[in-house]
Amino acid sequence: MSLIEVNQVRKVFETTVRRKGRFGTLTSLFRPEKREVVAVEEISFSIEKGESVAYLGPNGAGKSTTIKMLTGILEPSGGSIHVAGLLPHKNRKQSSYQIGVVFGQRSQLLFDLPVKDSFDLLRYMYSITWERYHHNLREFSEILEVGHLLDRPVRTLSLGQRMRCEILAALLHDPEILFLDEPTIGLDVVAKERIRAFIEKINREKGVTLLLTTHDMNDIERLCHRTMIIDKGKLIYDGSLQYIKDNFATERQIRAAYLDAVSAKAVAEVFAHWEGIKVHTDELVVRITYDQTRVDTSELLKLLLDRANPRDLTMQDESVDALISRIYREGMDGNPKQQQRIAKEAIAQ
Ligand SMILES: Nc1ncnc2c1ncn2[C@@H]1O[C@H](COP(=O)(O)OP(=O)(O)OP(=O)(O)O)[C@@H](O)[C@H]1O
Repeated sequence: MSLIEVNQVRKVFETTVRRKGRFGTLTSLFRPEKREVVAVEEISFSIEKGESVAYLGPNGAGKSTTIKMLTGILEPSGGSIHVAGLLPHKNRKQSSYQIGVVFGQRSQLLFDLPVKDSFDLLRYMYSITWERYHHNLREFSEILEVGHLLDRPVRTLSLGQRMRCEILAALLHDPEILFLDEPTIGLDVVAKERIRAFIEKINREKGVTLLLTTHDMNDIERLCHRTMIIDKGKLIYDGSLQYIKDNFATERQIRAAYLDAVSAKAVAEVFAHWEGIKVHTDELVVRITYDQTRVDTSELLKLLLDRANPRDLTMQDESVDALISRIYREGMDGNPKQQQRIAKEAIAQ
């Protein structure tokens, strides 16, 4: 059995709809109208020990709901979940020993007390031996550089400092699995990088299995070898980010800079009416954006160089950010030519 096994899992929330108007409010009070929200719809996947997996999806796709079910906070409406051989919602206490959880937008630290007090409380809750506790605290606080923060009340910490303490708190009891829900949200570039480096280290050196949700593509590129995409409660992709890049990144941009505006204009005119090509000129710079599946790069370059010699020439493929946003908008059929291959790969992996 895999470390995490999710089989045909659904989660349906029942919400109450408020009717409009004065009478509506009264009627809602006595005869509430119920509506079902399907947050997760029959998803299945398994994760092996030591994997680091990104769980992506647009807002409201069902990521947090999935994590809450995996951690036992929510009970699935259907299907089955096994985490480290346990049913999380039925064996919440037992399974909490195997997992650590970091919610970027919520804290497990006691706000008015010194950081160390929350760690002491966790030691007690998880029955961590003093030896192990001191060892982990020393090791993690050194790498995360939080030693000087331990006596400070949590409410006085910056977001970056607090997140480092949150991650330490989640790992004190040596969990096998770490769930991270937006661990770098709101952090500056340096703080993000510090957290990424630490997460990468515990995955590589301690073999902690990672499942993380994020809207930051740098998190995934740096940390995850596997990407799952959920949309409207359904798993639409399970495979590598590289595969998506190789098969979906159809857009490419050539930026050519010229010594004079006349040359730039002349080059722009060549491509102005080409189908599948967008041209943008900014005085000395021409940006040509095109679909690689429809336009031959070498032909395009030949024409471009024939017209005028650029001072500088760069080529850039669609960024991962732009690519994933496109998949959120258009689904996995954004590139019809590849659609069948992608689906096959997603199923086979
Ligand atoms: N307790 C709840 N009661 C009713 N509906 C809920 C509840 N929790 C989540 N939902 C709904 O379930 C769907 C999935 O929500 P979820 O929070 O899992 O999305 P998400 O992918 O984590 O989004 P985000 O990126 O914005 O955090 C949404 O439509 C949300 O409104």
